[in-house]
Amino acid sequence: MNRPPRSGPTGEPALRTDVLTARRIVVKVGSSSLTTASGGLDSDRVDALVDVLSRSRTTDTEVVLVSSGAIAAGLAPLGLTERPRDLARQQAAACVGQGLLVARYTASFARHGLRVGQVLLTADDISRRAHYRNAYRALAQVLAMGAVPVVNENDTVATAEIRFGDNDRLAALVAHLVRADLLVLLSDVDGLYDGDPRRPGSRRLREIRGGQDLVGVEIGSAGSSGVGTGGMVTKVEAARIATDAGIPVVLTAARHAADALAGRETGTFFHRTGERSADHLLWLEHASSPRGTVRLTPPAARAVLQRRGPLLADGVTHADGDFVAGDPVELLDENGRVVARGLAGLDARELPRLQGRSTREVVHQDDLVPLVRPAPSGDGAPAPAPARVRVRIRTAAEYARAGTAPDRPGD
Ligand SMILES: Nc1ncnc2c1ncn2[C@@H]1O[C@H](COP(=O)(O)OP(=O)(O)O)[C@@H](O)[C@H]1O
Ligand SMILES: N[C@@H](CCC(=O)OP(=O)(O)O)C(=O)O
Repeated sequence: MNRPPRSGPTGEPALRTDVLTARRIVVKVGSSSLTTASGGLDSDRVDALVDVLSRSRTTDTEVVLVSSGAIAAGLAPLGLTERPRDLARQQAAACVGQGLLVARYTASFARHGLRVGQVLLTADDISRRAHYRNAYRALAQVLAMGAVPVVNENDTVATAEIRFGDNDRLAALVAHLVRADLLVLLSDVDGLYDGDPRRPGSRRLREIRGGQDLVGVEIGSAGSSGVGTGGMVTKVEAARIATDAGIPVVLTAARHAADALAGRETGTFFHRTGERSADHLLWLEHASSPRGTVRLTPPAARAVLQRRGPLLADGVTHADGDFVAGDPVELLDENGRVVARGLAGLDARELPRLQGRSTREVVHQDDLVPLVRPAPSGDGAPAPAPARVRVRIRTAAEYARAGTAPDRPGD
């Protein structure tokens, strides 16, 4: 956006223009930056963060806070000494902890005369177009009325299938949802390192301009806090989602939040790599777990890839799964390769009598996101999209199936 930079401190080199010009910022803070060593919320750290964010508000910058910490905050009150591995007790901890977390933010922002509004989201809620619009409207209105939205995943109702699984990715998707100019990821580590930051010799990477800068970087799982979930893996994935959608990202330690928001050279800066994309399609691609598959005829697969129109039932040869209208589905070519994701316009049980013959719409054109690109030569074979454009982020359920997930809720 072409806005005049906010005034920054003078005489300092290398202020980040993208930060100074940002008027709407999503800030995500991890559990490890909000809790004490013995567990429970650390009021001093919450207040320190809120002081920084409140200063941004007075410089006319809107802030959306995505805050983890519900499960961590609920541990001690429930007599738990460590983060439970089972979903039911994580949900119980989140039930107790989310209230405490928001109460703490409410009191802390009130010191600056600011109100907070709690927003709890599940991936399922917002991968549907209508829900997506509702979420946008609510967040935009909270901001317009001068309050600070405090967003978290709705841990108490999110099952493995419908959860984001980590707040880093949630924050990237929220940044896209609210059309933020900047995403700031605050953690217990002051940036992305080329290897384990605890290992002597590891170097902080100051700037990432695209996937090529990540080659050879050891991106590891959660640190030693015992309350963080995704580690660097989910932060780098979140940065990819945001930068692909045209939103630059600063990743740094919570204690450097003031410097980060003043545009000073701290942490790792991920430059934008793409353009803003059509609204809910990013959600469809990154936030949704498919509920079924639909196999297409070759002409239908080509039409879908070129986004030439809706997918009609006469282009379908087979469907699997128990999806209903509005559910995300994967669209496969005749070889079984996933070529797109879409929101089903009808129920799976309706398809057998329609497929191959009817012109009923199976997926609306606006609800389709191609995952591979059509070959420029026109030989019919889809060419893979450049990695920069299509980074497939695994859902929590996929992580769990692959057995590679760090300790995260829902596993
Ligand atoms: N290449 C890397 N650079 C920086 N940190 C890394 C890297 N690989 C793994 N990590 C770990 O990721 C941790 C941050 O993730 P996490 O514990 O999930 O924090 P949060 O609660 O802020 O989300 C760091 O404490 C660090 O130990
Ligand atoms: N929704 C969960 C947080 C999940 C999460 O991603 O945690 P973190 O890695 O600390 O950002 C909670 O509030 O406890």
